[in-house]
Amino acid sequence: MNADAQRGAVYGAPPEMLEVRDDLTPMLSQYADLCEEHDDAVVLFQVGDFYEAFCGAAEAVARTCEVTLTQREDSTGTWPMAGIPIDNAAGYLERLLDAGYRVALAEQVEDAEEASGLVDRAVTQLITPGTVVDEELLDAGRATYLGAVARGGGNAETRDGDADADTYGLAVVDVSTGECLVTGADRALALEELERLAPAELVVGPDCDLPDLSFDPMETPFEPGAFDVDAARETLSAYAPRPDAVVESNAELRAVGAALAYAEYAQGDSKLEYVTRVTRFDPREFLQLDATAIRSLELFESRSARAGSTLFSVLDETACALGRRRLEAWLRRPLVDRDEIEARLDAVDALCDDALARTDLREHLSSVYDLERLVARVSRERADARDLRSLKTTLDRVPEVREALAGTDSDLLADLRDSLDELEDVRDLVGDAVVSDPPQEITEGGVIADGFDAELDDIRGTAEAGREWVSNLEAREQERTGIDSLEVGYNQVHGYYIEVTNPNLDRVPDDYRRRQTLKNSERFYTPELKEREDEILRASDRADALEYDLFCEVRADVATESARIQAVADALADLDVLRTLADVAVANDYARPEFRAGGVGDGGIHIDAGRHPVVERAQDEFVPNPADLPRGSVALVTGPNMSGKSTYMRQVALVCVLAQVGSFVPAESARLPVLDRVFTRIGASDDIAGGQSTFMREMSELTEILHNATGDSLVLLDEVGRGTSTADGLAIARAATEFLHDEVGATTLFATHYHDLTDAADDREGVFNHHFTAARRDGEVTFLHSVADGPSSSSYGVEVAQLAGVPASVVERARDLVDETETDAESTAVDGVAAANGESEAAAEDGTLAAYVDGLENGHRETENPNRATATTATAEPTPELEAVAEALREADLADTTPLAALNLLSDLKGKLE
Ligand SMILES: Nc1ncnc2c1ncn2[C@@H]1O[C@H](COP(=O)(O)OP(=O)(O)OP(=O)(O)O)[C@@H](O)[C@H]1O
Repeated sequence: MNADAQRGAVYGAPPEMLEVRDDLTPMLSQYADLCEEHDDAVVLFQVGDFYEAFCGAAEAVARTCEVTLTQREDSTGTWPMAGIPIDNAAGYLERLLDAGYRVALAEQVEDAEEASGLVDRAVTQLITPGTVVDEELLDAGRATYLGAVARGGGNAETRDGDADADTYGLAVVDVSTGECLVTGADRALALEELERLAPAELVVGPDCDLPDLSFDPMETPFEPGAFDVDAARETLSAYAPRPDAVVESNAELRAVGAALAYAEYAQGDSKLEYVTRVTRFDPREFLQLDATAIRSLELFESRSARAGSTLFSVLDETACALGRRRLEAWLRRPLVDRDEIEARLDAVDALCDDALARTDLREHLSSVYDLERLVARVSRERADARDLRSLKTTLDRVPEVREALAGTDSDLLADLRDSLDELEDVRDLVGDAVVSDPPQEITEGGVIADGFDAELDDIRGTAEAGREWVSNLEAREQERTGIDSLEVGYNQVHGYYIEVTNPNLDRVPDDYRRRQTLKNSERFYTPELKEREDEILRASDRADALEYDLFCEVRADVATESARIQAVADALADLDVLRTLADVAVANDYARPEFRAGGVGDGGIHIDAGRHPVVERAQDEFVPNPADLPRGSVALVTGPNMSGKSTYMRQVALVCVLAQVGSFVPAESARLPVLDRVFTRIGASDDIAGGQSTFMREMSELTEILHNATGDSLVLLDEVGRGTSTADGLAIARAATEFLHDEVGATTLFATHYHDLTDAADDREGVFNHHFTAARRDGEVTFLHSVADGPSSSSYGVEVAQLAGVPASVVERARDLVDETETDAESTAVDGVAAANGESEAAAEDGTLAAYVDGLENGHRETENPNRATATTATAEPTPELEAVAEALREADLADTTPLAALNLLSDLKGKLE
């Protein structure tokens, strides 16, 4: 919430008004009352064509919306005032929302002309980030959720009240479409789900203690009573006849009850008729992708130089808003049920094979309106005549969509086709009732078609006859008076008149009554003309009123079919996504992934010639790479900077995610297991807001993974341990690798610059090395971007620095330093390893990695005095044994020697000396 609002400077009745409350004008007094009643929002108060705010709120509105701050003066004082025009309020409202304000629209609920005295006003709508319904304020491609989080426990007739005290419930409502979801889990999982659904606004129940979230919802204080189990059950019962059958815990009941109660409050305390279904789901029914994974895999937001390119943007070939929102939902929640995945894949496959069906579907779906939001508007009595025609236009497409699917061969497509109710009754009703091109206003007539209502036709007939009589009047009067220039006309102020120019005034008959004098003529009426005019006006007024009533009736009739229309919207959304996935698969040469019960063979991930779906689109050439990861294996990926490690790891994960969405994948072929979760710990993510150091953040993400990964999970680790000293980092990386392999059994890809880590492959069968290659020619590096077996031998860091444009002198110096370090390392390795030998052995006995690394470190420390080493070697007489040792050392390729091999070598050498 906005800080000003929190300080109370903007919300609530202005204190300066309250001081003179009894003297305020009736209108300002009404304003102050409404502000008091709605002290959680900026009250925008309709005065004619404007929404006005006063005092502190006026200053906030003027500043935020960049409108002029004016003043209203009356006997009680001078009040700061700022207004926004009602006709284009959307843009201003958006600014207020963006600035963190909540807005209450206090509208005139009485016709100003009919009001005796002060016009009655009431707050008709609360506009907050999670409850907006205005098309202009909504993102067509994203669901806008209002969320509620609650904790279990408390009273319950059907459950043990305390048993679920640690369960968290989470519910979201999309007030613009009527979608309502509820779920429950332990705290960690519920929070993860909250991050995944990322509601724009959140009401939080008592006793819930939420950590900092990775997104930024508006947190709204709401009556704690709404979270009460009985109150929540009462609220839910209006939407589900057996509320306890919908939810599985008190926490869920509390959450969904409070979410619906708040949504009702925001919509002027009325039931949301268009919430026809409350859907409960278990987070474990979907592939779990937490906020970190969604972010680092760049599903929806790009964090790299390829600005704007995300998996969603690559896939988004949807033809309508329904499809766009559904695609997003599918990507956020890939499936884990193999049959469901296969059903989607079958459907995509069938559409891939049927180009004609795809083209037809795209064409028909592109003229489909946003049915979900339309229905919600119909239900909220906000739909105008054009909305109803849009509904009809959309329903007109339904038979064509069914037709396009007729030849396709897939169970899911057949089911969707069957669920496409053509809704002929609704279509005919709207078609018969509403003219094909109605005006925007529904109160000024011209909306209802002829022939729909006999009474209306009758009234219209009367008005028409009157108009006809008037239109013949001119000729009749010309003949009667002999004045050829006589004209009959009409204007808004005076109504019908007969106009006679001044020279002919002497021929005007006696029954003409003067109506208006102009410069060159006089205007008259006759009693009969007046009578006809009244008749026409009465008929038109009656017709307008009747039309409005008829329109409201039709709209209400349509609203009763909300659930059927929503079912059609649902099917159209699925079809648009399946069609999109097929289009993308064909256009980008994707292949159908294979799943087999329990995985294929070893149950691992096997991808031939896989590609990164986003990177491949951003550049001219992309080198495909295979992945062969048996279930539970750990692949250590080494290679120079920029060689493609991160891209590779992400592409493996994206292939798996896409496959579980039901999409084809960017690869020649893929045989995959059904994963339960994808974890990512990629890059050093900053968490300045969370107040954690980079390393701390990295470690908490690692903890999360080590605790929660299972044998069915895919884990991506990139550079774990980089945020601390090399020795600690390496130790942590190695220990984590061993734990993932030995204890968790998660399939893991671990990109690292710690070349020493690659030794982990030596003593564990399921750990193996991959590396990315680069070619070095004349000091220049070319990345081949292709993965190969085994560890990498060089890091090419200096060359990458050169590529990045680091000044030549710095590059040169760095190269010298590397050479020096390598030479030192070689000599130190000889002495140091000998010195450390005893301790390393002790470490090996101790069996811990940390002890091993400590041993090595101590070895290095003891050899820090170069003089001692030099002195020892300088005074030694070369004996044949020493010669042999020296020769063996000279031949040893240290760059390609693992610690184990080095120990073996040492032991050999020691043997020789002894
Ligand atoms: N398979 C590929 N084919 C073609 N280009 C690729 C491929 N993989 C990566 N690239 C290109 O190389 C760039 C660097 O890749 P990436 O970030 O994956 O390297 P990295 O090895 O993870 O680097 P670092 O160790 O510095 O994080 C990418 O932005 C992309 O443009």
